[in-house]
Amino acid sequence: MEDQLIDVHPDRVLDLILQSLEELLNYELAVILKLNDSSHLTVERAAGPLVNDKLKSYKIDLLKRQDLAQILKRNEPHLFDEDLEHEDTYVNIVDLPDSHSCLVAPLYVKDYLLGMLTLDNRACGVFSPAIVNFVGTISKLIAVIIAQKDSSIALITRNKDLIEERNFLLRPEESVFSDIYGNSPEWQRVLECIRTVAASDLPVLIQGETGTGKEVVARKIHDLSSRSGKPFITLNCSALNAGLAESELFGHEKGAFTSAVIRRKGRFELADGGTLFLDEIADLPAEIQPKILRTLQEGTYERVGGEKTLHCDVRVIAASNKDLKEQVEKELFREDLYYRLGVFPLFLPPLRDRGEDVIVIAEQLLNNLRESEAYRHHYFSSDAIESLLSYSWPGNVRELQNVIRRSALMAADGIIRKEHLSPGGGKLPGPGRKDANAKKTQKPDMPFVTMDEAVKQHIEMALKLSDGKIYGSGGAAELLGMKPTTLQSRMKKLGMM
Ligand SMILES: Nc1ncnc2c1ncn2[C@@H]1O[C@H](COP(=O)(O)OP(=O)(O)OP(=O)(O)O)[C@@H](O)[C@H]1O
Repeated sequence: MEDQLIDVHPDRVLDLILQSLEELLNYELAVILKLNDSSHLTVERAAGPLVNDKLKSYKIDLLKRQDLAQILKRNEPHLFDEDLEHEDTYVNIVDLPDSHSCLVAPLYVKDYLLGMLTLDNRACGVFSPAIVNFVGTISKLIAVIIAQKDSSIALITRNKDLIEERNFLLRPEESVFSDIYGNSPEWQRVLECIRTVAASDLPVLIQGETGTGKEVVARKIHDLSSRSGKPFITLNCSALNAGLAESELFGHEKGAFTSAVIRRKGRFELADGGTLFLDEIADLPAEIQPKILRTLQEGTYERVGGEKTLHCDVRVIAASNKDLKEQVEKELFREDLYYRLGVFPLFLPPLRDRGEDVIVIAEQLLNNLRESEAYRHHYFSSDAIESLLSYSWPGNVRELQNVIRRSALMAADGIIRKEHLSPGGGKLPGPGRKDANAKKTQKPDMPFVTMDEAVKQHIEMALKLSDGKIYGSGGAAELLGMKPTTLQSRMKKLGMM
């Protein structure tokens, strides 16, 4: 059916029209040319004894053929005067004598120029002025068929895209979400939102505590969207000053600043056609916020040190572990940008509110480790399960991942017990256990330290344990279950750097 529409139907009709014209008008060469952009004509169909192979790939540049461009502007057929010298349409392509019969008709549908019909005969006086009107009528018919062919090709392409999109969205559920674990109703709601928003092109604002899976969810939205074949580019907005943020986002021209020795593309340019994930958006320097707003609204930007306005087609997904609304109320974040980014807000629940998901995820993570021979028969003891359930998981899934990897390593006999869940033995690391008394108000018998002070002390402890190392295995970030960049920005805020 598709082949019939593209290859047979409209082209066949065009060929039939040219055949009938040959009988009526006695041409030796009839060519239908199509306007492909505003200035180039290419051969669509050709008929008659003078047709040759060179014609098939013949292209006319109207900027160089102003004589033809003028004729096409007039929207009426033009019969060349054989006695007047003119440049032939097919010069060096078809062997035609200097004086011959030549008729050109523009192909218009309403005010849109779609192409041109040419009729030639090596003899003079073959086309009488009387047939010019007739050719004018026929050329209207040819133009309509060309327009129909274009729209049926567009329709078929769109149809193919829709079928591919539908098949992609209807992939079996397990394969779509097989790498993000959790069965709780809270998590199922998140998956439902991912499915819904992936089908649109709306900006998404993902909020949730550190390690709840904001980046994984952003990637999933991209993978399930129609942009999945295009890049997914990330930028962590924390620990970036205004200058660096601008250059990272929009790129810079060579020489824009001292270290700009070459031109560099920014994240918006790299993400063109795809998705840009802006992590820790709350930390985006205030000076850059209006620039991002403009790019989101208009799809345009300039490289640092550049004057040319560039265009981009980028879906932005932003994430924050701070309450962005609260940042707006404190005037730390622009309200207009907040509304622009948060068209579709998505809140990720902390692990402690996801019930038995802790166990589902822990089992799944251990199952992944079982692929290696060393862990093939590892399992959790019942006191370990209890411990996992009662802990409050401030570092969420990332912290759980680290705990499982560490405890599997420590459980030499394959049984992961409660004491393996922390490197020091006994309790799980980090603040807070989730037990029945946790909510009871107790009067402190010592002066209470502020939250910032407690966090600072906790980071100091991690730095001590890791010999001051932040990045990599055994580093403070790993111990705390945070990304190193997040830890650094937190330390900066607490005046520790
Ligand atoms: N539901 C989940 N299933 C499996 N793995 C998960 C899930 N959620 C998070 N993870 C894993 O936990 C780790 C942390 O996830 P991610 O980086 O997406 O969190 P985040 O919320 O962006 O963290 P941050 O706020 O620190 O940037 C990653 O290794 C990720 O693969």
